[in-house]
Amino acid sequence: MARYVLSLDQGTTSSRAILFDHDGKIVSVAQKEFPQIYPAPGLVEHDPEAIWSTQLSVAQRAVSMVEAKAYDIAAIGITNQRETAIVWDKTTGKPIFNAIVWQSRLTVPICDALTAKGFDKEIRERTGLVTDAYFSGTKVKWILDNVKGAREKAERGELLFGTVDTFLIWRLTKGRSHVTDYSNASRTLLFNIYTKDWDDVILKELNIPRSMLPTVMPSSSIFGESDPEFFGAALPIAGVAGDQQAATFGQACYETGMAKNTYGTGSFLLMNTGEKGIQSEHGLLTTIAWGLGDPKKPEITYALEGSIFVTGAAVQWLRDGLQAITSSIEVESLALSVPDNGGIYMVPAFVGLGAPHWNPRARGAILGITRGTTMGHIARATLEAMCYQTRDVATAMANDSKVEATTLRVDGGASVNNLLMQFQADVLGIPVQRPKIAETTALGAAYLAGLAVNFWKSEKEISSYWALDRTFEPKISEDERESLYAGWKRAVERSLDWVQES
Ligand SMILES: Nc1ncnc2c1ncn2[C@@H]1O[C@H](COP(=O)(O)OP(=O)(O)O)[C@@H](O)[C@H]1O
Ligand SMILES: O=P(O)(O)OC[C@H](O)CO
Repeated sequence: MARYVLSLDQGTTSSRAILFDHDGKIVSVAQKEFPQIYPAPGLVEHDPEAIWSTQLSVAQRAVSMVEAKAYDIAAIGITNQRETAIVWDKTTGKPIFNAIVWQSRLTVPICDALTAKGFDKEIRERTGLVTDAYFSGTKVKWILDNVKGAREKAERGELLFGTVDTFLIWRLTKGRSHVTDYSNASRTLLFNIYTKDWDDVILKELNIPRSMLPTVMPSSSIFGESDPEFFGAALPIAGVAGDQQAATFGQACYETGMAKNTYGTGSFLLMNTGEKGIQSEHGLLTTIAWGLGDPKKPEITYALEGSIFVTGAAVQWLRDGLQAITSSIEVESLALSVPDNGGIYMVPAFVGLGAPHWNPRARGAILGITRGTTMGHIARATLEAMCYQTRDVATAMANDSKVEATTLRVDGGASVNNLLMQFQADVLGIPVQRPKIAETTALGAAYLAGLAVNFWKSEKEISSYWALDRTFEPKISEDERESLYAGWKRAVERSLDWVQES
């Protein structure tokens, strides 16, 4: 009997692989960072070969660490940084350009042109998304328009597009499966979340041939089998979801109104809105959380999402850019070296601002500096900014959904930071609940895969594995909370539209 599910978590800064046992407990973890490519200010790319090689090597390491054999593994689940676009040659399997990362501002001019002609409304109604360079569609258009010979090849059916899940599955199956799931498709800007199909009106507007696009499948289903070369025998790839949706699944947010926030490179607050895709009037996205059941008639669960582009990445900047710390974990003690923020606000709009502002020309700002300012204050302001940005999207979510959250479930790499979690509770004014397993993204993909192969039976069974590590209760007064937040709002105002050229 198989004992484990292998989850591959391909994130923005690192590739991770985790083996989970039947109780949803971690058996082994392997992780590797890979290089970020910054060709110009505001642009972010990855080498798809680095994505593939790090992901494969950590997967093999996680398996060999506990001497697991292929027959010990019931299925593979895949979860991934979303929106990042890869285009490759169908015959050679070689990408024709770097992966254009979700954070990249490369296609701001394309988005401006779409908005100028009023096409943003079509996009909103069909995809639930805003016309922002964040999403894959304009990145694919840019590649076809700018890489020599790409458009002709695409029109001859010789090129394939995929988000990172699709690329990994294509490589794992040695080109036998060109597929994605509903949650990833819903982030491309090319997918109609209501008809549940690629949208011909948008494809025509962006001039993207349908033949490049993967087949869309339920998030918990058999996407293909990994080639025996990789793990000693073929393994079913049985669960796929974008990382934020996978985390929502891993946090067992199965009821309408349940929400989670993940603190990684960016932060993403998602609320399950059930069978209804609620159109946001406050700068959030309507997206697909997951599609389950019969591939011909999938049951779609929708979500409202607040996408914050930079949270943990600002801590990385303290580490790599300012060299104020040598590892991310040190940010907490540095921030604790001062009693409060000393009047400092840091707006980490390094690649513009996402929800709810959608201001691609905003740039980072540190305000309130005096002669008394220390690196401790800047560290504190960096952590606080994660929490204020979360409050911005939580407020928008309450306004859209008419549901006032009573608690917030949290996860992600930075959620280990107790100071951060306490301030989050303080600034939201509600308790923050951190589960025992912070790796809920990988866990969610494992659950989706395990459900497809009957390793787990039901969402109810999975919910029973959710266990609380710690609750952070709000400790500051309403007056203090509102006065701190008012300062944040003034700081954000000053960062907007900083870049004047496109
Ligand atoms: N103790 C910490 N306090 C604050 N931020 C942290 C801490 N540990 C890690 N981080 C940040 O969390 C991010 C890594 O989280 P992770 O969930 O692995 O992200 P991703 O999936 O986006 O690669 C990094 O940006 C890192 O700077
Ligand atoms: O890689 P992460 O965890 O920062 O997640 C990135 C998101 O999927 C972008 O939408």
